[in-house]
Amino acid sequence: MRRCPDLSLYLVLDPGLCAGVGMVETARAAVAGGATVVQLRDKAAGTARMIETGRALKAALAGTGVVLIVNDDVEAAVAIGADGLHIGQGDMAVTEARARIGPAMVLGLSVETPALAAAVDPALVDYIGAGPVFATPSKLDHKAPVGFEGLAAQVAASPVPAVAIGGLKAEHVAQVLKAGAQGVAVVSAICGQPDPEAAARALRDRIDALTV
Ligand SMILES: Cc1ncc(COP(=O)(O)OP(=O)(O)O)c(N)n1
Ligand SMILES: Cc1nc(C(=O)O)sc1CCOP(=O)(O)O
Ligand SMILES: [Mg+2]
Repeated sequence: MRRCPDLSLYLVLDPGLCAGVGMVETARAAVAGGATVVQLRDKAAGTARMIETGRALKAALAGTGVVLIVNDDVEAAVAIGADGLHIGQGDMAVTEARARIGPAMVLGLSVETPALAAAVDPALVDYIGAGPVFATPSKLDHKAPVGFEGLAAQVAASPVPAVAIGGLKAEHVAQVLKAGAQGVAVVSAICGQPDPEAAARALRDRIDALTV
């Protein structure tokens, strides 16, 4: 049976922002600081490079309990033996994604409106990435920002748990959780920070103060 992972602190890796430290070391640091999910997102990589990086990430995360999700590339996700795949509305049909990854892997789907959230099939999809809450330079083609009210509407409409994304920093954790999301997904709040472990811990501490 599939299970939704602990979405509370969801790191989305960006190779450009992680350039100084590297994606694997950034993931290690984020996990030490309390990340619960790591997503490999490299929009410029082909499948071979995704597999190479994904295998290194899988080795780094082994034994930590932290879940490895692969963005977009279903072939890489399966080859890596990742815990899951994340797709957006334009990437591929959820029916096809589920058929390709099988029943055991986690499937995440991006939604940008309450109507898209309401249309999610919980038999196929395990969680939604809800947003974007704010505009962000980390995804140049993001949809219109929805703010915390829009986030709450997406969460309320969804039959599966949500992780919020888009311009989120530690000071936004309380409003994200108040909107009903199970966690925060971040790129630049961790990737490229001078101390990624401390950056992750700052998020973790706010989450724990509100949920533990
Ligand atoms: C957790 C999470 N939420 C949303 C996204 C965005 O996915 P998508 O809309 O497919 O855009 P790209 O990331 O592929 O550019 C995500 N990756 N993760
Ligand atoms: C990968 C991604 N997806 C988004 C969406 O709205 O679906 S926003 C985004 C990037 C989020 O980066 P940061 O935490 O640096 O703002
Ligand atoms: Mg995508």
